[in-house]
Amino acid sequence: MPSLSDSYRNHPLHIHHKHHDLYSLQELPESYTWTNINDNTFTYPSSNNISEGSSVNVPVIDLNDPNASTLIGHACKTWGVFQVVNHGVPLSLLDDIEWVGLTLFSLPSQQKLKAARCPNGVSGYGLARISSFFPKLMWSEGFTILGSPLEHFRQLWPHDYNKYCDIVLQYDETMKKLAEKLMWMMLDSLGITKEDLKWAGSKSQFSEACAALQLNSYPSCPDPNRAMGLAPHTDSTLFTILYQNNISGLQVKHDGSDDGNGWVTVPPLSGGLVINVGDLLHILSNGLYPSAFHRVLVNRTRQRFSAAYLFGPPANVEICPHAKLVGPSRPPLYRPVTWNEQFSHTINTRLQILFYK
Ligand SMILES: C=C1C[C@]23C[C@@]1(O)CC[C@H]2[C@@]12CCC[C@@](C)(C(=O)O1)[C@H]2[C@@H]3C(=O)O
Ligand SMILES: O=C(O)CCC(=O)C(=O)O
Ligand SMILES: [Fe+2]
Repeated sequence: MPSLSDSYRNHPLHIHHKHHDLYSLQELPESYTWTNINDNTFTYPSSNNISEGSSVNVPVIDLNDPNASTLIGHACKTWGVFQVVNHGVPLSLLDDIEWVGLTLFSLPSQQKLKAARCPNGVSGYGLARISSFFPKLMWSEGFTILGSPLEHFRQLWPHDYNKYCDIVLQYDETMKKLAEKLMWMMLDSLGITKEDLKWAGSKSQFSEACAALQLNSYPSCPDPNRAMGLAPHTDSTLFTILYQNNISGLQVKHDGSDDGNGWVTVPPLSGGLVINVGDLLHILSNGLYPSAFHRVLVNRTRQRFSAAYLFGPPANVEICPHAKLVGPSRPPLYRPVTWNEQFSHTINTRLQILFYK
């Protein structure tokens, strides 16, 4: 059965550039300068974590609310993104994963490069996978974990890799449980039941589901108005569960935004987790739940950190508009696609899902 890793073997990422230590640069190199950033398609979050003053806010949903499923459905339909509180993930675990990430990214470059992702691999240290679709580099570094982080962590911390591995494994396990709960709430809000979704498995526990953990670091930047932390994109997932530290920077495109350019900041919420609808849920819902088009901006003084749990179906299962959401007045808008295919698509092709359907 082909896996996510097999897919990358077929779609290697070749980016030839000099590795820069972003933490020591005093000036923005040309290769990181996004020239048209100052037109009115961009705004910048303040470095002090204050909300951007938009009158439209990303919904915040209490998972203990008896109406949570309906509220989630509404948020998915109107935003494609929402935050959850009372999600049951211990705050200490969020602190722990942040500690792993910050410790990892603060290692010397040479050490980090020992765990570099290979061109046809998924796991390891390096640039975001989407980098190859953009002419300029992003002001961030990432570490992707698919399966066990053991081999890479052994390279990074030869003597005490175990304590870092344990935290990652516990984080994965906890996120998987939350993902399963959210998945059923989202499907419930679409009128889809456990019996309606074959690939979820006989116990409907998503035992075959795939997930990757992406740790992201956005160092403080000498010229934030001309840099891009993570370029606008959608996630290829069913959905993503994102922990962000208390530094703002994440923005989502939203029609109702009143800042003149369509971007709304997703403000860090103590103990909150951000849920982004991904392309596969967009397809499965036959366009009812749009995937969140998002980006990350950076700031001059503070390092930002995030951990994205990217949740999807088994990599080679075909996802198509669900039969219950298709009818004479609502034809299927998308052809069947596997997760493997979807994340191999170029950003422009992915955007067709959003804008050119
Ligand atoms: C499972 C995956 C989704 C992802 C590609 C990956 O293999 C692991 C990294 C993920 C990530 C995180 C940052 C943004 C993103 C677009 C990227 O470049 O790498 C996503 C990918 C995705 O959603 O397709
Ligand atoms: O850092 C963030 O807030 C967003 C990260 C992200 O979009 C991703 O990892 O896919
Ligand atoms: Fe993303």
